[in-house]
Amino acid sequence: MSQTSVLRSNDSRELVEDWILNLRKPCIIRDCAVGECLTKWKPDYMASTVGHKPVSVHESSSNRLRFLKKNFTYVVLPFAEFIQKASCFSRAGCGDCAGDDCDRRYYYYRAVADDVRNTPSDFRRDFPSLSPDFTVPSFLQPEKIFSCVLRCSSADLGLWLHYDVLDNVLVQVRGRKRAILFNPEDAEYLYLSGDKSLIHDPENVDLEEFPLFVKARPYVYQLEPGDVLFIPAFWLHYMISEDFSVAVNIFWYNLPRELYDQKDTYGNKELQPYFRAAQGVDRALKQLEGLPIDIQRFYMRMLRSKIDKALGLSRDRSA
Ligand SMILES: O=C(O)CCC(=O)C(=O)O
Ligand SMILES: [Fe+2]
Repeated sequence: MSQTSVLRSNDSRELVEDWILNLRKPCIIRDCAVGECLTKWKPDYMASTVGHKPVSVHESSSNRLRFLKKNFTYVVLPFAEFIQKASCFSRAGCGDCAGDDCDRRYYYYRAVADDVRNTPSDFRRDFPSLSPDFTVPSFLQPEKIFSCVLRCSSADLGLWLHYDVLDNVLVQVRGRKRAILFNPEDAEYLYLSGDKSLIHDPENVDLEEFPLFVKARPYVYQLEPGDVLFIPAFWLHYMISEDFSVAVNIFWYNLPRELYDQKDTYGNKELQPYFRAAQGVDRALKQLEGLPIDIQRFYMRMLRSKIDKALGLSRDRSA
């Protein structure tokens, strides 16, 4: 298990910026001023402040959510009812529930804008009654922010292993969370299908099905309320809410804006240069189609060695 790194908000701004801009490794930043949300955002307060605004949430009988082989459904609930359901059998929950109303289901909410097809999420706009309680960490540049996403989860719920293409800080507001991260250099051991992994739960992996996983090096971060986790773009992450959990994550552009997919409102569509490169690969393979299969495969290996060379992984056996 790799070591974790902790910075303090009273460390110099230069140190935090150096970490994010140059070192580009995950870290926890403690003691950031993030506002009164840390004391105010208890389930009852959130439910009564937001009220019955309808929200679309993930509901599952499993406590390890899977996206690729879906084991959840989307249900629309009034926000107050969702908070009651998500918190009522948690260790840090509302305490109002005698247990009889619990339907023993797990809930996860990732806020999206009303116009989700065109607009990234910003809870400061969509939940105006909660907005004054939250302060964006001071080391972030407001003009680079892409989205500011409210996330709430039942206790003991794992969210699928995936990556996003933007830099991210996750502000853990309520409850404890375990974050398991992997360096993108380990992607070849993580059985990706697009931005998500086929591995259901990186803490319980079937090594017969996923033998390369043994080579992947997890970085484990134990988050407490108030902790801010920097997740660099493309680092894979699996998140387990240990208690009823509320977080806000802030995605921002760390590269020039024109490199991103302009229609992406989630922060997980591949960068434009990759999109064009992948089309080029498809075209290249099509060019070979007129040849006998053994010669096609010969040339495919030649093409692969070009990429290996660019990666610094020479297959040159002449030595
Ligand atoms: O902590 C969570 O609920 C999920 C966080 C996440 O995937 C993100 O911030 O990108
Ligand atoms: Fe994410």
